[in-house]
Amino acid sequence: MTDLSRRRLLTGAGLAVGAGAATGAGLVRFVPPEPAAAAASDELIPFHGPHQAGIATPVQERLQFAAFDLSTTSAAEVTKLLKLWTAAAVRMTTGQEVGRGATGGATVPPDDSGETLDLAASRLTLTIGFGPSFFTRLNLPAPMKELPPFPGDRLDPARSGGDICVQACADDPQVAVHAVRNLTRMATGTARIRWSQMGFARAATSSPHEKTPRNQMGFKDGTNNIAIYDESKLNRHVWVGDEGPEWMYGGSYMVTRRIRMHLELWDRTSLRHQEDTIGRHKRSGAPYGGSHEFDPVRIHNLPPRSHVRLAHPDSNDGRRIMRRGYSYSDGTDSRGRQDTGLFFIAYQRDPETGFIPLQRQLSAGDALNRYIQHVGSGVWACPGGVRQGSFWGEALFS
Ligand SMILES: C=CC1=C(C)c2cc3[nH]c(cc4nc(cc5[nH]c(cc1n2)c(C)c5CCC(=O)O)C(CCC(=O)O)=C4C)c(C)c3C=C
Ligand SMILES: [Fe+2]
Repeated sequence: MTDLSRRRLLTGAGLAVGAGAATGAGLVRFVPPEPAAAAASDELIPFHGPHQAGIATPVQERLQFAAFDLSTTSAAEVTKLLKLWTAAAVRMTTGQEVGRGATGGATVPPDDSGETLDLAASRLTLTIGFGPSFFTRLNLPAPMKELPPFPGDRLDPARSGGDICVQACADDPQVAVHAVRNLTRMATGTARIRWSQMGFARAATSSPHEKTPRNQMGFKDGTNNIAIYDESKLNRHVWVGDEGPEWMYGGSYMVTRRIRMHLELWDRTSLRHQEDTIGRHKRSGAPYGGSHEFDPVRIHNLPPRSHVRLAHPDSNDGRRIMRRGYSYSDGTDSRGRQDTGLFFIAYQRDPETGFIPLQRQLSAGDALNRYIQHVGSGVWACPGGVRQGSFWGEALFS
């Protein structure tokens, strides 16, 4: 039973029970989902390949992100953990239970915590990255530096940095949370969570054919992004090439920023001011000077300090990053203000030519700065993809 995938459970016995459920007078009859709908939520995104899944693969609805600190300086122990994690990731991304499953033996704690037993894989992807402190701790040459400070940053160390990160994305939040929870359990004694972040309403699209979601300021976010099928832009701006190190070939550098929005202030500003701040129209998403969302951005039509003008490649020597962030909403603070914003995630070939110069320009002049504050930060080396039979980061240790 433990080897039965959740996919098979869903399309087999689970549905049969639902379909046969009789109803009494006055009760609404339970209608099982259409097979097509079940199949859609049952879609898998392959874990193995030349690049890690979760970067240039379709963007799911939900995020669970976690940063871990190692409690060891032993490369052998870390390798052991990465092997265990990879095996678990292969199972979870194909809708299977971890290890011997959620009901593997009555006298021991189950290997799998069990909360996804009747759920589909929901396009789960798991993406791993190593922070600069990972290399220091293990005495390995680091491929990148810490991010520099930027004007206006108010970074909370408890929401920043970490040795290893895991980005779990899925269409069902329970699937993403389950994945991180079970990886965390397996890490006991080798690594522990430093901070984590849940996200919803992806601020990115995979292709221009998808409807662009809106961020918490009400604007479509993710319009002008690198599309997952645009191989030439991916190779130029996202994937690490021969410049090395070798274990990063086909990998990418991830930058994460927890960006809080001062929504109470934003919500008191006029529509005109909001649109001037972004440089696009709120309802249509069209850039100033255009009438449709995907009309080209002509930077000279946009207010000089507008966010899109300053972030556009034409204002940045052609530089591009691939954005894959999510909204977050973590309740209210002690003064009753919303703790809401954007968990910004960007992938790039090199942070020194991607996020860093872009953020320098934005932090110096962006009209949006009045309404946002960067409160958490991380930079992560995400190794190339995992081959069948290999494990996350194997090339780094071999
Ligand atoms: C350093 C990079 C960026 C940060 C940090 C950032 C924060 C941030 N962005 C929005 C809202 C929008 N951003 C939009 C476009 C956009 N943003 C960046 C970079 C950063 N954003 C880029 C490279 C672009 C694309 C510019 C272009 O080429 O046209 C948009 C417009 C829609 C879109 O294209 O996605 C919005 C809206 C917020 C609210 C925010 C911090 C909270
Ligand atoms: Fe932006």
